Amino acid sequence: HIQGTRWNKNVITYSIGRYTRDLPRNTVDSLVESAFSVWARASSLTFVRSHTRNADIMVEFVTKEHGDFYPFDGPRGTLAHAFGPGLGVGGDTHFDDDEYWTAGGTGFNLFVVAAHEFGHALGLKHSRNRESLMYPTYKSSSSANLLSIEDVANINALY
Ligand SMILES: COc1ccc(S(=O)(=O)[C@H](CC(=O)O)C(F)F)cc1
Ligand SMILES: [Zn+2]
Ligand SMILES: [Zn+2]
Repeated sequence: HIQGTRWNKNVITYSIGRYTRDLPRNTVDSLVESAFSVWARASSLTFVRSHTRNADIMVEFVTKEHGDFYPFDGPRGTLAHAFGPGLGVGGDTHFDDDEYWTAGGTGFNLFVVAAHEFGHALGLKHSRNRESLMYPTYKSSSSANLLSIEDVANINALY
């Protein structure tokens, strides 16, 4: 993905476009807000929701071919992807709506996946530490210990 290094501001806007039918909209709204607040609490960043399409980070649920060069692959496999910081598509975060998204229980935990993807949208790469949120593979880690010390160090090294 186009990897910018970092946003050149501390107040970053996001907007939610197409939703999933797996969860009520206000549940998606609050899980997305919580996933951003994970990074806000660990850094000097602030996230503000906008309702226009010219927000920094566009958050959408899409399937298969969806207008960028990274079509999704149906159930399982790739769960989501995010572009690194930058104008236009920069920061945009897409969730594969061929997955089953949950707030807990069976399916993929939207809060955990979103927190990981927003790490990429802020400019973070993967970590080799399996305790890290930015470890490359999904596990429905409890929200309590979501960010590792390494994640906090990395976001503060960048902003
Ligand atoms: C813990 O959060 C995630 C782990 C793994 C993924 S992923 O399996 O979709 C991954 C995409 C990514 O690392 O963002 C894969 F390369 F497609 C997404 C979120
Ligand atoms: Zn995409
Ligand atoms: Zn990742």
